[in-house]
Amino acid sequence: MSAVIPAAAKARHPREAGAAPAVVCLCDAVASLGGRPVLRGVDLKVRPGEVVALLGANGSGKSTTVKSVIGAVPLERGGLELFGTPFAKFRAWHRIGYVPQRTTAAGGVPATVREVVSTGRLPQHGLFPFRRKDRAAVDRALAQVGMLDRAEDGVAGLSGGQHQRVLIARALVGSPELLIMDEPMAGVDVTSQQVLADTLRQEVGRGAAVLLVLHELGPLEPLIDRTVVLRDGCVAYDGPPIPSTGQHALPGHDHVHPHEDDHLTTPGLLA
Ligand SMILES: Nc1ncnc2c1ncn2[C@@H]1O[C@H](COP(=O)(O)OP(=O)(O)OP(=O)(O)O)[C@@H](O)[C@H]1O
Repeated sequence: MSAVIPAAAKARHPREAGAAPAVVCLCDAVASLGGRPVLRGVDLKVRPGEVVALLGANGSGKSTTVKSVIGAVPLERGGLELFGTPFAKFRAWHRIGYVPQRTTAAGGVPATVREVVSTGRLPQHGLFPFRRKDRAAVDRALAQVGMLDRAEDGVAGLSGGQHQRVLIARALVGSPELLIMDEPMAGVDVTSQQVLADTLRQEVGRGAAVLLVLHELGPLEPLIDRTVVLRDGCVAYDGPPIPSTGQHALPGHDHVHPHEDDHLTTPGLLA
């Protein structure tokens, strides 16, 4: 059983290109990790209000792509613009919320749920003391993910799904215009999946753009505008969501089979 989002929930369309600059414009991105090429010319665009799912087999470069978007992996070649600003000049990090891929190490942090979520307000208030509106934003984000009643608990005592909700609340607390989530559904139970799906629907409803790393579209499928499939550090597909893509992107499945061929960017990569 999994969370379900009614198709009617998505009563809006991504704004047309040209009305506003893309929130993410990654062009011909090349990056290496540990001396090995990982991204080999990735193009990725996310427009205002658009929900884009980044799919692909294990090791295809999905996490590296989103890390390059937030500047955590430097590009050796290619261009990156965020909200129309070249990366080197971009300072408006409060416009972006990022949920990293889950790690077990994060559970050992000796901090309360509220403290972790509060760090998401840092770009708003900097080194100044927390104001009432900052505290209200933290409460709102915690309520949104159903964790307000756990605010004073230590994160070390949370389950994996609860921990994920806290990381999502931290990303939401600044009301970002772009939400980037790396495998938010991984290892998450049905209840937390439903919370995540509902939360995402609310964020999309208020106009946020979303870039999701996923292994399958699953319950988020009704929200997705476009899928980009990576294979070996290259874009193998960029186009409308393909219902069966999720199965093909599962771990161990090292190739994809889009069933429409009019959006292929590199047809030779597809079996
Ligand atoms: N810190 C690192 N040092 C060296 N190589 C790395 C590092 N991080 C990732 N890689 C390698 O880069 C490649 C792409 O990794 P990445 O995590 O981007 O893939 P992914 O598509 O997100 O995979 P998954 O679905 O398993 O999360 C893999 O071959 C991986 O082994």
